[in-house]
Amino acid sequence: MKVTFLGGGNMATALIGGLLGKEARADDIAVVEISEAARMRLQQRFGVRCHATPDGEALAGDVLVLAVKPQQMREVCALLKGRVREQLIISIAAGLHLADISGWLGGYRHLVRAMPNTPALIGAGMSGLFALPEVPDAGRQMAERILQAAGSTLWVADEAQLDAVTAISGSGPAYVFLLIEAMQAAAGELGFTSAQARQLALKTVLGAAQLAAQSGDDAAILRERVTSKGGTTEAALKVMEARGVKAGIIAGAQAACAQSRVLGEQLGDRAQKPGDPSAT
Ligand SMILES: NC(=O)C1=CN([C@@H]2O[C@H](COP(=O)(O)OP(=O)(O)OC[C@H]3O[C@@H](n4cnc5c(N)ncnc54)[C@H](O)[C@@H]3O)[C@@H](O)[C@H]2O)C=CC1
Ligand SMILES: O=C(O)[C@@H]1CCC=N1
Repeated sequence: MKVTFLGGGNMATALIGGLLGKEARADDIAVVEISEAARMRLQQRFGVRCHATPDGEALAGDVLVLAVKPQQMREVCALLKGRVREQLIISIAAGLHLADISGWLGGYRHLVRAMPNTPALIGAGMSGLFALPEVPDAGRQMAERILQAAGSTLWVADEAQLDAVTAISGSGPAYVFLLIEAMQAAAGELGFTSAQARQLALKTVLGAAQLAAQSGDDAAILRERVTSKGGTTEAALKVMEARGVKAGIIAGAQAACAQSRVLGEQLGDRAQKPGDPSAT
């Protein structure tokens, strides 16, 4: 399977990392990337072919992955319009509706919207997927293979659910990195060196996530097992509750979901007034 990425930034890098050695070799992957520095980085890191513009060779792949920022998508679709025939196109952009992307591509309908996350780089990603009804089974399977090379997948029946996937697993690694940052900072305050703080925080997060994944019990039960009456964890959780840590995470995820919807509305054609000269 030949895969071309349009945009070779953070998320494309993570997906390429997942694909290599599983579904694809370096010469099966091409990247169209306007930044020379990014092209150099990708060539050196993965040995993939990089193009400055979407020339015919770059677009010859079986699958095109649109991996530019949502604000850059309309421009990239204009470059592809009329030049894609049978390929599967996967957009990984937050918020953007397939109806808009299809319109920008001149009515092209072999479209899948995916929401991956950066742990894809090590094959530990989590992706939500949605396909337009016109996508044949073979296309869905190709999308599944690409995202499964990067980790786990979840197909949703309604495209709008991808805004919620974005809020949980798309942005979610940042919430976990924030937790790691905070635990390292706390360890530093308690007298550990940064190397010790990193080991204590990372191994704890990793171990707790593995235990939660392998145990049949809910996270709440696992949390209770750590929390002895009158003990240290109870003291910590009381302070965290008073500071609204859990409520803050829930409200944050809701804000991420709302922002995904805002991006889709603001950048999509539905937001444009009739007669807007930038409308296509
Ligand atoms: N970073 C993340 O954790 C996730 C990002 N996404 C989505 O992935 C997409 C990309 O995000 P990032 O990789 O974080 O952004 P990024 O800014 O790191 O990468 C975008 C790349 O596209 C390039 N680019 C811009 N215009 C171009 C054009 N006309 N032709 C070719 N290349 C062009 C830029 O030079 C840049 O390297 C976004 O739509 C985002 O919503 C989805 C899931 C997670
Ligand atoms: O922050 C963003 O908009 C992108 C989408 C999910 C993760 N990063």
